Amino acid sequence: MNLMNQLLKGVNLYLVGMMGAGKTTVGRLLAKELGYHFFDTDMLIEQSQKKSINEIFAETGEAAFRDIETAVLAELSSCVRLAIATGGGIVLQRKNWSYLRHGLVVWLDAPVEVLYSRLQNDATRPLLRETDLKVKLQSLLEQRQALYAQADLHLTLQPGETPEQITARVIAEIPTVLCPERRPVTELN
Ligand SMILES: Nc1ncnc2c1ncn2[C@@H]1O[C@H](COP(=O)(O)OP(=O)(O)OP(=O)(O)O)[C@@H](O)[C@H]1O
Ligand SMILES: O=C(O)C1=C[C@@H](O)[C@@H](O)[C@H](O)C1
Ligand SMILES: [Mg+2]
Repeated sequence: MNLMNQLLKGVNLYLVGMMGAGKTTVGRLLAKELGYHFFDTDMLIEQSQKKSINEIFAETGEAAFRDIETAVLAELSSCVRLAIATGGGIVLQRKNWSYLRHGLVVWLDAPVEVLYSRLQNDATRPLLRETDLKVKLQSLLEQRQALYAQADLHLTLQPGETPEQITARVIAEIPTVLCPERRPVTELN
């Protein structure tokens, strides 16, 4: 067992952030690096419902989607040694935080310009079916920023930073939130 695994003790990693931030891409790499299993809440929802996220939104609405998302998160949280890419809206439900808090929450914070360039030709995200994609992304980020900021780790992504570099940065920053001696004294009791 390497040092990082000894430190993590099987604690799950939850990646949060806006659509297109790279949660799925980086989550897979993190799992590989740490010898963890990778799961993606969006993919599990699609598999369990046998429908695409677009179909779930269209047929049952966003509220029903959010309930399924919470149920999937609850199941995952009962396991260990997982790297989990969450849906962009997972932070919206207060209840979800009781599950996210079982693990370490990492916010991948990419600039709106970067999100825009990645998502402009993507039709799989129902909340982005707006005429002005950049304005929609900006407004979603403004609504959610304070919630994403509740993460244990905040990574401000640089344009051009590769998934491998981001993964290495997440791993390098894990000790800053897991080692008691690195936490401010006020948090120790
Ligand atoms: N660091 C990166 N550099 C370049 N392209 C990236 C990077 N990270 C992700 N991508 C690309 O951006 C797109 C979106 O990435 P990804 O699906 O991982 O985002 P996500 O955060 O999981 O989005 P969602 O919340 O919608 O599931 C993909 O096409 C992916 O290949
Ligand atoms: O940001 C959001 O609210 C969403 C992000 C995606 O990952 C999916 O979970 C779905 O399209 C909703
Ligand atoms: Mg994803």
